[in-house]
Amino acid sequence: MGLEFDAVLFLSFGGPDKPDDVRPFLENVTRGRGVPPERLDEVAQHYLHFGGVSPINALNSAMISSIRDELAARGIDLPVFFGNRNWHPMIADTLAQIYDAGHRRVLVFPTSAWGGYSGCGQYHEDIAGALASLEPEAASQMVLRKLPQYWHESLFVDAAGDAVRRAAASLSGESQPRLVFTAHSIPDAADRDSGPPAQGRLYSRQVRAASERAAAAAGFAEFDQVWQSRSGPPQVPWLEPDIVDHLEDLAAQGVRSVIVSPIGFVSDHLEVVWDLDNEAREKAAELGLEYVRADSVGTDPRFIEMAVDLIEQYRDGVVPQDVPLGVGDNGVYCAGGKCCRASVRRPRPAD
Ligand SMILES: CC1=C(CCC(=O)O)c2cc3nc(cc4[nH]c(cc5[nH]c(cc1n2)c(C)c5CCC(=O)O)c(CCC(=O)O)c4C)C(CCC(=O)O)=C3C
Ligand SMILES: [Fe+2]
Repeated sequence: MGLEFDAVLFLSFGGPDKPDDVRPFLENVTRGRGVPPERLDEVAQHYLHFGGVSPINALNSAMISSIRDELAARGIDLPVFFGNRNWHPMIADTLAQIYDAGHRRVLVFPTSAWGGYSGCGQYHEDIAGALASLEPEAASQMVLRKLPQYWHESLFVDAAGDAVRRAAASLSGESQPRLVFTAHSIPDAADRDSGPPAQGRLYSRQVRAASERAAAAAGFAEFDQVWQSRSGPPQVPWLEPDIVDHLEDLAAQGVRSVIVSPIGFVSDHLEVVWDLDNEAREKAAELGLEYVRADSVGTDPRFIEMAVDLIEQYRDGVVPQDVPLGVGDNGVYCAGGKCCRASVRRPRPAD
């Protein structure tokens, strides 16, 4: 077998910890991405509204501590390290620590369930970039294996479905609620190019499929799929409809009550608490809609169980013959290097 993994890297997006972090964080996120400065000013205000502190870091720390507990409960002796793409602890610094601690075989758990450039390809790039920051002699000793996309895992969709059920139970019951699932919008071209060549639209297909299963788990025969947090210049098409526009449509159709599930996100980070708990909630109030937001899956013990199942399954270095999407070593993109590359190319250290 040979390839026993000896450490775990929990890899996430990152977010600011204080007001002075907000601008440099946003610059890291959008470097080379063609996001207009007005959009950055607007998003900076969302962070400053919460004192310049994103909830994402505390949420990730809580998930990591639960993952450590679950590993210990299963008698699995693997240290869990924390690194991010866009803010401290930065993945390159964490990888240097991992190396110095003597680990050479690292399983990487990403906080995105999905394919697509932002949800998968870019995490591969983060790994490649961090390796390129080590001395070549050190880098050549490392194997960083990214774990698979997990949007279809039963523990994931059941956790999402259960959150919908809890949200539904909190409604007045005066009218039949409409169930709406939301995920991060991406440029339409990025969705078209996501997944193995000739398949395409992997991201939106995965999101819909997961929503369908979560809806069924919650006992709903129907749901609407919408998108949120669009950025980029207005003339560039992104996935639609937007959650806020959709609420207007629903009100116009005579709907009185809405359940919104942020299935696209693992935890209640800033895009959830701002776009859904502020913007969408306000719009709903203005329209006279009863509105409830379902929890994200990160607080559900089943999500932790799923993460640790994956770690346990991949720990001995054996990969299923049909390599699942999302799995790749040292930043090689999925599907033999063909999957989920950026539709707006930016230089990566490995090129
Ligand atoms: C698919 C997807 C996920 C889900 C998968 C995953 O979780 O990885 C995700 C997660 C997140 N997105 C986040 C924040 C931001 N995303 C931005 C920008 C963008 N996201 C995109 C896509 C996604 N994003 C895209 C196509 C852009 C345009 C720029 C580009 O093409 O790259 C911007 C820049 C400003 C703006 O344009 O809004 C910010 C601040 C946070 C952290 C929130 C916190 O701090 O709590 C998280 C978890
Ligand atoms: Fe984002």
